[in-house]
Amino acid sequence: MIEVAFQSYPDRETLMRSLAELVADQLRAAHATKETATLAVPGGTTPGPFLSALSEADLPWQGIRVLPTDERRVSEFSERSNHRLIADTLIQNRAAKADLVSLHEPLIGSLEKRVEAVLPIDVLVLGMGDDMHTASLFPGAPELGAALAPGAPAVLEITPPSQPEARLTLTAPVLRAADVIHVLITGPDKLAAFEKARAGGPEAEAPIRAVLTAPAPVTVHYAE
Ligand SMILES: O=C1O[C@H](COP(=O)(O)O)[C@@H](O)[C@H](O)[C@H]1O
Repeated sequence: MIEVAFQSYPDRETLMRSLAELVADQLRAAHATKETATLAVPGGTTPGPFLSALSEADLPWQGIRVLPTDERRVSEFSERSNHRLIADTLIQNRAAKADLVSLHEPLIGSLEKRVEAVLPIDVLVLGMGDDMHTASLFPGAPELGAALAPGAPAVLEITPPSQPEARLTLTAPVLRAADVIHVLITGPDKLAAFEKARAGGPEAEAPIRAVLTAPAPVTVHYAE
């Protein structure tokens, strides 16, 4: 059984607001020592209210780089683009001055350089699917083994058979090297998936395990 901190909230609104306050405090501390900070955030259907709440935080946003944990190979204007979600929710209000790093880049070599330039991640927020994928580390993807390997490049293209389009994902070594890690989940299906992942089994079937076993402090934040 993997031991990680688990924080349960009475409702989703409290979860999103509390996590935004916590992440803002951690970014402030990281920026105070380095005059810059990198925040990585997920896309998908869950984090919108968290990202919107964080956009109001009083932070030196002009020194903060925001990196999507993963992206779909779609136009950055597509409703399926994580970049678009992050731009429409987080890169607003006070956070409009932050630098949003785009993963929309056809050439993987150029993308790798772009991502490496903002590493390591100071504060990492991840989502998780009911299938125990995190970022775009999907069970069943032919490239999963390469993305979980200790020597993986920072970012990889991945083609999960379960998904309609190819993905770009930060790889396990980059995620595991973050200074602090939060996993944001809502609803009983994701809670059951988290319990299954922490109970055991190979990372190939439960890629989130690669993050739950990271050396950094990991907290799972949950509301029904
Ligand atoms: O495909 C993705 O899935 C996960 C979880 O998304 P959700 O819609 O179940 O909240 C997300 O963390 C990831 O960034 C996204 O690309």
